[in-house]
Amino acid sequence: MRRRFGAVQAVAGVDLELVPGEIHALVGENGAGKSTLAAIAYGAVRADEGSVEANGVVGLVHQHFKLIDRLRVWENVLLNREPRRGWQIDVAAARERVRRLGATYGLEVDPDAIVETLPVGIKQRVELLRELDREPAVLLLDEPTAALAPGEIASFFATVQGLAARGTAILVVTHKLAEVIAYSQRVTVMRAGTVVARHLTAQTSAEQIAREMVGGDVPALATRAAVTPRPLLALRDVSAASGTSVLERATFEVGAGEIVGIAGIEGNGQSALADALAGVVRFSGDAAFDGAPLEPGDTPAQRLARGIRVIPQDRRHEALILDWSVRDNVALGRQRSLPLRAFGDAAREVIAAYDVRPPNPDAVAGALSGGNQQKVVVGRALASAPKLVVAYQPTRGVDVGAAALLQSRLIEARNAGAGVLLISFELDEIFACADRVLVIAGGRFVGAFARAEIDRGRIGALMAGGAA
Ligand SMILES: Nc1ncnc2c1ncn2[C@@H]1O[C@H](COP(=O)(O)OP(=O)(O)OP(=O)(O)O)[C@@H](O)[C@H]1O
Repeated sequence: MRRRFGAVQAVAGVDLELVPGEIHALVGENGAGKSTLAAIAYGAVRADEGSVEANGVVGLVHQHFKLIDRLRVWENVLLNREPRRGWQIDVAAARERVRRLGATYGLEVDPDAIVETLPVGIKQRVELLRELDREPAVLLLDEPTAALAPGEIASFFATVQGLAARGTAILVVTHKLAEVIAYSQRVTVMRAGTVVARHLTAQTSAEQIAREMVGGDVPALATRAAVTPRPLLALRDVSAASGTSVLERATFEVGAGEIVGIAGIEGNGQSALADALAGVVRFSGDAAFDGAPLEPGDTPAQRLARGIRVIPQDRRHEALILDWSVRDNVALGRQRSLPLRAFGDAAREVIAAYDVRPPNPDAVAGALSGGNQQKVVVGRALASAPKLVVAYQPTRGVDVGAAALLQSRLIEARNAGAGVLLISFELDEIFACADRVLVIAGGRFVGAFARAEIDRGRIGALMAGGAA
């Protein structure tokens, strides 16, 4: 199989065989060609050379959901396949079909719910149900757990294992090597459009796969310099709401020269916190930053001007303008202070420091692979000597090597005297980077741990709503 996009040979001669009843993991660096290969197998992208043979329908659950937010669950699941009575859609039969499908696969969802009101984990069930209604013989899952909480991941894979047990051939594209080891039978490793290794999962390890993906050792994290934090950000009884996310009476500080990790399960007030600091929503309560009050009604531009940089959690909707070039996206937010002729150099610096591929400032951001888009977003935030960095899931969808690079850059920003608020759903990321860990649950801060006192068990229990 081969496919080229302009100068980029995304897939360069790949053979892949999926077996009924087996979960096959496809791993590789950002931009290795995994999503392109899945899209070719599904029929959404045409191969330049090669062919696809399948013993039945092929289903694909996309990395970025393809749901129509304003429609109901049953309308999304059955779109274009609605049961009819004469010309009319038989709504009762449609509801019943979706309910039965959910019960069969352990994916219960209210068929009448409007999709945009649903949390991410449930939206993904809807995506999966839509594919399952077509009774696929082959099911392709592109980074299916990137947005799921730890509990949701286990139940998601229980469903997938059930499908495999019924004889479906399954491909999981993922960056989470622990999931590869726990749930797959076979693993294929891609690099730069080609297959570099194939294994029976039982005969390999996460460390070996990581080395094969990166083509060498995974880089070690930057060393933390001994820094005595100076006061930078202080919140006192700060409350805010953003959409369904609610933060209640947060009181904490972030010093210049420290990384404060916020540990919590998605949906526990993190979005309200990030948006309040970004100036996207107002807050109530008291906040001081860099020797002066932080006004609750500041605009994002005013926060930027004071040295606050945000790495938003959703790169496609909140961080990048997808049909603009990498160069213009890197300049975004600095367009008034940076002369037009300096845009190219600023972009080239980010591309070099963050290993953005392809290394082309004129590339359209939307055509970069997900992980490379994320490098641009993090690179932009750290490029202009920030005082405070609000990093919300900074390595979501990023390969192990690139994740280490981005985490190292955050640590270097801290060493250089920036304050970093690291909001992440990945405890390993928080433990690797943070000087202090605060636990958030139900919109409230429920625990605080110095780096030396980090206790995974207690933090996990607090995140789940347990007592300290
Ligand atoms: N529509 C497109 N136009 C131009 N280039 C593209 C297009 N789709 C993919 N590419 C390029 O093809 C290469 C492979 O991309 P692909 O999305 O398949 O990688 P991936 O392995 O899935 O990466 P990630 O893990 O970051 O999602 C990348 O260099 C990407 O920039």
